[in-house]
Amino acid sequence: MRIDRLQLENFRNYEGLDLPFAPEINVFIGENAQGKTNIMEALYVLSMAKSHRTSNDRELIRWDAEYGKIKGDVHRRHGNLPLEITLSKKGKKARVNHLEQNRLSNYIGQLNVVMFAPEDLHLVKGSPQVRRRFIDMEIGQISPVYLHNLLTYQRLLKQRNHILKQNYGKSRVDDVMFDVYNSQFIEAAVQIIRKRFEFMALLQKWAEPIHRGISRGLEELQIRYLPVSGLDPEWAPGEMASFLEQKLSGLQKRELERGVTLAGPHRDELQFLVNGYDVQTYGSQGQQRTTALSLKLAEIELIKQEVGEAPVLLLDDVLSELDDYRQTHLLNTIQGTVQTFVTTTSVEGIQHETIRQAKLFEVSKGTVKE
Ligand SMILES: Nc1ncnc2c1ncn2[C@@H]1O[C@H](COP(=O)(O)OP(=O)(O)OP(=O)(O)O)[C@@H](O)[C@H]1O
Repeated sequence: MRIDRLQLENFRNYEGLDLPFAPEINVFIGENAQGKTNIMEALYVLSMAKSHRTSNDRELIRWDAEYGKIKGDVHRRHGNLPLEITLSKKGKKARVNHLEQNRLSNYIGQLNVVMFAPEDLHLVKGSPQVRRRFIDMEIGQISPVYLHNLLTYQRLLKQRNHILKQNYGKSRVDDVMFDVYNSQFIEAAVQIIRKRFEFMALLQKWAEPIHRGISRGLEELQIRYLPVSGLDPEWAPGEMASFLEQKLSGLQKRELERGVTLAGPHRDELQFLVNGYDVQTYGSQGQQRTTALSLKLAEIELIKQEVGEAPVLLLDDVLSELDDYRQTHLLNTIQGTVQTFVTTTSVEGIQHETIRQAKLFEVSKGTVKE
């Protein structure tokens, strides 16, 4: 798939913008704080209906404007697909083929993007929250059902926590609604955990040979998904549910002391092992970078496989962060097969022929010149 054209209205520092893109590589060059990342963010929002760097949609609307709009002409194998996101103080609207979608989970997945930004280099070393967000965003774009389950889970988690707080100081929860929420919570949790196991196994399948290639055959990458400890991926849904129920019942006293739910997918972890050692603890900076790069390249392959078309790749300020060897590996992999958007302050540090053949855009103070 590819994006042929992007139009922005009152998005971040763009009052108006209309850009035709090349089907292969598009490079945005400019000084700091001119609006390069804002374009990548607009492409990301067009795909995921939310930003990769803020959960507050209002920040996306140009200062002093009432609303902001992103329109994209997306080309998929079966034809053209106009997408549109409108952001306003009242909320956001998403349109596919000019038709408003009543659920965002129906919108997400029309355009698949893989974003690689400097913060992804912290995927290995950063907080568990960063890794959970990674899992959710990536599964979400290929599975609307997962997104739907995730929203249900988050709502039930809030309700469950609310009751725990109301019963603070007691030894058992004294509220009939708690049992209702609790069993729905467990059901949603099991669905999420099962999908995460399935996705991580696929990601591992793609990432392992890619990582071996980037490390010149020296490193073997393993990805481990760690849900509630003791839970076995081979169990049937019913077994997982009884296990979680027991676990939560054992934790209830502590949950009541703290007013929060202490087990479930909101506390899951991901672990990366290189040659059997935890990269987070023992990996060098280079190994952590290679791991992050392998994961991103694996995502491209996984989406190709699951969706049947290559996603669009967004490389925000990240090429110059990679050494020549990793740059070349990345650019060789995508060459001619994946439409790619790159931002950089200068093309000097980028060695590859692919970049030299790209369509170049100069970004300065919220204007873009081809
Ligand atoms: N809602 C908004 N309305 C108007 N301007 C905004 C808004 N949000 C951010 N900006 C402006 O956008 C600019 C930042 O743009 P962006 O993050 O795209 O920078 P960049 O070109 O990627 O720079 P860097 O190379 O430093 O990452 C800043 O000047 C900021 O003031």
